[in-house]
Amino acid sequence: MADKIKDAKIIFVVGGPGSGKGTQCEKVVAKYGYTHLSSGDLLRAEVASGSERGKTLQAIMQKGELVPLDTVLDMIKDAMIAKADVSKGFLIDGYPREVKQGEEFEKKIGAPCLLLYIDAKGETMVKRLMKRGETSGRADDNEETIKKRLDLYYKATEPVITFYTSRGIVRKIDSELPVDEVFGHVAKAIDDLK
Ligand SMILES: Nc1nc2c(ncn2[C@@H]2O[C@H](COP(=O)(O)OP(=O)(O)OP(=O)(O)O)[C@@H](O)[C@H]2O)c(=O)[nH]1
Ligand SMILES: Nc1ccn([C@@H]2O[C@H](COP(=O)(O)OP(=O)(O)O)[C@@H](O)[C@H]2O)c(=O)n1
Ligand SMILES: [Mg+2]
Repeated sequence: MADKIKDAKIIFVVGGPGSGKGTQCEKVVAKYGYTHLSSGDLLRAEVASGSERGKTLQAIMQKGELVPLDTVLDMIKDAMIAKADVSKGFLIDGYPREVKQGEEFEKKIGAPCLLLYIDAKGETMVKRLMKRGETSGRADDNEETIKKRLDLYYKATEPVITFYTSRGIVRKIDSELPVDEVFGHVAKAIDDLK
């Protein structure tokens, strides 16, 4: 496994709930052909399958809390293995959520070459999520859960950015701009890898 994905680029995409991680990842896939793995989407797929594990996950996600580290990491790892032969690079969206998640990822899979820090103001994120909630059908796109996700982001996930900043791989992207301008900065960060 470690061998198989040794040469693939690994990019962490980190930012608050509703900051625009998924939106930017979609555009990266279109331009660069990278493999997009959203940890939230993987978890939601497990919930949708109706499995026992999915039921446990649903309760946690509904509350805006973090699911156990091993659960998410195993899902990401399986998804990476499945694509290892064809992938030029991996966008790991919504992970790590806490420093420990990053450390375990590196032990079991490998080191990221870049962390895209998608940055928007708290009030912007809440506004976007309330709007998305009108149509997303996501059980966690409601005012109460959004607030909890945001609190947890500031408490647990921002330290992740500090941690990788000290390693010199963080590119902070202003996500208050229109989507295409934000993407211009994202693309620049990726082009600078080469
Ligand atoms: N104006 C503006 N809206 C954006 C931008 N990026 C995303 N949005 C909107 O904000 C909402 C959230 O964007 P997502 O890409 O789903 O955000 P996310 O970071 O993946 O959010 P989670 O899945 O909750 O982690 C969507 O409804 C987007 O249309 C942006 O750069 N500018
Ligand atoms: N690495 C992860 C990713 C998501 N999750 C859970 O899945 C939910 C949705 O994640 P997401 O990345 O789609 O959305 P945001 O919370 O970033 O808006 C989170 O609120 C957590 O409950 C997690 O526990 N660990
Ligand atoms: Mg998302």
